[in-house]
Amino acid sequence: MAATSSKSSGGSGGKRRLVGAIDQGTTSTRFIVFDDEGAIVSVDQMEHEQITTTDGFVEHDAETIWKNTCTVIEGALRKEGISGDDIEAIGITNQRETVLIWDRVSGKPLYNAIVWMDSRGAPNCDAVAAKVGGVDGLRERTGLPLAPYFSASKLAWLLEHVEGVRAAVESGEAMAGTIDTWLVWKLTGGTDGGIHVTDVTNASRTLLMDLKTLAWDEELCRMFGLPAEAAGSLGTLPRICSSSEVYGHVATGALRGVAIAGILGDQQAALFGQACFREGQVKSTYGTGCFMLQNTGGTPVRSSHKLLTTVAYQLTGPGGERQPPVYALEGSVAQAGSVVQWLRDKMRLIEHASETEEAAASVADSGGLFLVPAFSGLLAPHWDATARGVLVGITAAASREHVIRAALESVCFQSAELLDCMERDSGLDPGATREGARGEVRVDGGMSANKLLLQMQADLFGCAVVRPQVIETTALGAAYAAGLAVGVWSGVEDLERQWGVGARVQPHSDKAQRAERMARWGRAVERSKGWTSEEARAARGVLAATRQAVQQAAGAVVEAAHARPAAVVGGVGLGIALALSAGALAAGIAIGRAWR
Ligand SMILES: Nc1ncnc2c1ncn2[C@@H]1O[C@H](COP(=O)(O)OP(=O)(O)O)[C@@H](O)[C@H]1O
Ligand SMILES: O=P(O)(O)OC[C@H](O)CO
Repeated sequence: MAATSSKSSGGSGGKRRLVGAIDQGTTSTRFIVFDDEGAIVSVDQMEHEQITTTDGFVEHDAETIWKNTCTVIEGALRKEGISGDDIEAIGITNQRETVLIWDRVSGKPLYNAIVWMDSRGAPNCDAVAAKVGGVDGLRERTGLPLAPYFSASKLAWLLEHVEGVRAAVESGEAMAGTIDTWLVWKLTGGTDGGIHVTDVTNASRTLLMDLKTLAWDEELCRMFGLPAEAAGSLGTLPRICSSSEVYGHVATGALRGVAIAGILGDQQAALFGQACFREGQVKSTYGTGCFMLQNTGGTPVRSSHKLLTTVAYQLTGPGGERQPPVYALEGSVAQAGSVVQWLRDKMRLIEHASETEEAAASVADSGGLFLVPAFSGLLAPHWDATARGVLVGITAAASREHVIRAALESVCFQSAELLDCMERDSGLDPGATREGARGEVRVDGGMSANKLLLQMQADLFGCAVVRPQVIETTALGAAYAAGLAVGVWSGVEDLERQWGVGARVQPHSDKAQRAERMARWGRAVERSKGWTSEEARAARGVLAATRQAVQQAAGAVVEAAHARPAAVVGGVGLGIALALSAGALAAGIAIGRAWR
C-alpha cells in the first residue's frame, strides 16, 4: 500500500497525512504509523531483555532499546512501502520513571537503565522521608509519595553505587534522563548535537519537578544527592518542555529530517489517545502494569487515598505559547500483564497469554482463591515496598484453572480499588461529562484483548468498560500530540470526534456483591503486607540472639582463663568464632532477602 494513496481525509485535499509514534514500553518497542483519521497504517515491534537479578533488580540495556527503536522504525516503513518523507512528524511515548545516565562525550550509558518497577532506591527514599516528615513529605510539591518507583531514588542509587557516576555528574560530563530523553538525544544526533529534553509528564514522575512551576526543584535535587547545578541549563537533567511542540528534527536513519513534535509518558499518552480531554474521564491501561488516570482539568487534585497527582499533558497554542497544564489523578499497579507472563514463564500453567481467557472461563469462579501479585511490593493505594505475593484460600479442590482465574481477578481487584479511591478524591464520576455515557471507564493495553477480564472488571467497577476501536491508544496519543504541533489536527475536538467504541461491556453485579468481594480481597492484601520487614525483624532477632550467645561465651572464656590451661581457652575461642560466623551468615541472608 502506498503511503499517500487514495483514502480521503480531513487533511490536505484527499491525500492522507501520516504521523508516526515510537512507543517504548517495558517489554517492547513499537513504531506505529497513523493516518490523519487516527487509523493504523503500519506497525513493527521488538521485545527486549528484562535484565533481572536475584536481588529483585530490573534493568534494561539502553543501547539495545536504541537499536530496537531504529529497527522497528525501518520495519514499519518497509512493511507498507512508506518513505520517511511521507511522515509529517513523530511523537515519542515511553515507559515512565525508568532512568539512565550517560556520558555526553562518548555517548555511552554509564550503567543500564533502572526500570520503574525496581525498588533498589528504597533506602534513599527512607533517608529523604526521615528529613521531610515521612513518605508524604514531598506530596504537596511533587504530587508523589516518597517511593522507589520514581526516578529520583534510582538516580541517587546510581550516584552512590556506580563508579564514575558522581564524578561525571559533578564535572558536567553526565547526562541523565528518562527513556524519552535518551531517544530524542539519540534521534537528534547524540554526541553530534543531540538535544537534551523531556516533557512535563515524564518530568512529573521523577520526584524532582515542582508540580506547579513545572520546573526542576534544586532543593529536591540536593535531597537525592544531585548537585543543584544538575537542574541548570548545561546540567545533568534535561530541559523540561511541553508535550506537544517541535523539539528538533531526526538527524539519522530512515526518518532523517522529520520533526519530533510530541512527547508523553505512556500512561498520559493513553489518556490522550483515549480522547479523555474532559474533567472526570478515566482510562485504565492493562499492560505489564496497570495504570488508571482521571483527567482533573487545570487543578492538581490532592489525593487523600494515596493516589498520585501528575501532569496529564501540556499543549502549545497556535503561536507556540505554552498552554496551562492539564492534571490527572493516577493509580498505578505494578503487576498486571506481568502476572500472566509469570503464569506462562515461571509457573508454566499456560503457553500463551490468550489461553488465560478459556481456562478462567472454564470455572465459575476462582474457587475461593485470591492471588495478590505483590512480586516487588504494592503500589497504589497501599505503597508497601515490603509486601510480597500470596495465594490464599487454597483447598484440595484448587485447580490450575482456579489459579489462572484468580490471577486475572487480581488485576481487576487492584483496578477496582483505584477507581474507588479516585472517585472519592476527585468527586468526579468517570465519564460523567460525556453525553449519554455516564459512568464508563475506557480501557486499553494488551490485556484488554481478554473479554472475560473486561466482564470481570465491569462487574467489580459497577460501571461500563469501554474498549475503543483503536486499542493502540498509547502510540496514538503520542501521534496526536505530534500531529497537533505540526497542524495535522487543529485541536482536541478533532481528536474527540475520531474516538469510537470498539466494545462496551456492561456490569452484571450489584453493590452488595461488589462490596463483599472487595472486602475479601482486602483481607488477602493484608496478608501480603510487610512480608520482608517481618524477615528483617527476624534477622534482627537472629543478630540479638547471636550477640547474647557471644557475650555468654566470652564470659565463659574469661572464667576459663582463670581456671583452665590455654588449650581449653583456645577451644572455647574457636566456639565463639563459629557462633559468630553462623549467626552473621544467617542474619546476612535474612537481611539480604528483606531488601529484595
Ligand atoms: N488475551 C490476553 N489475556 C491476558 N493477558 C494478555 C492477553 N494478551 C496479552 N496479555 C498480556 O498483556 C501484556 C502486554 O500488553 P502491552 O500493552 O503490550 O504491554 P506493555 O506496553 O507494558 O509492554 C503482557 O503482559 C501479556 O501477558
Ligand atoms: O510499559 P508499560 O506500559 O507497562 O508502562 C510502564 C509505566 O509507564 C510505568 O509507570
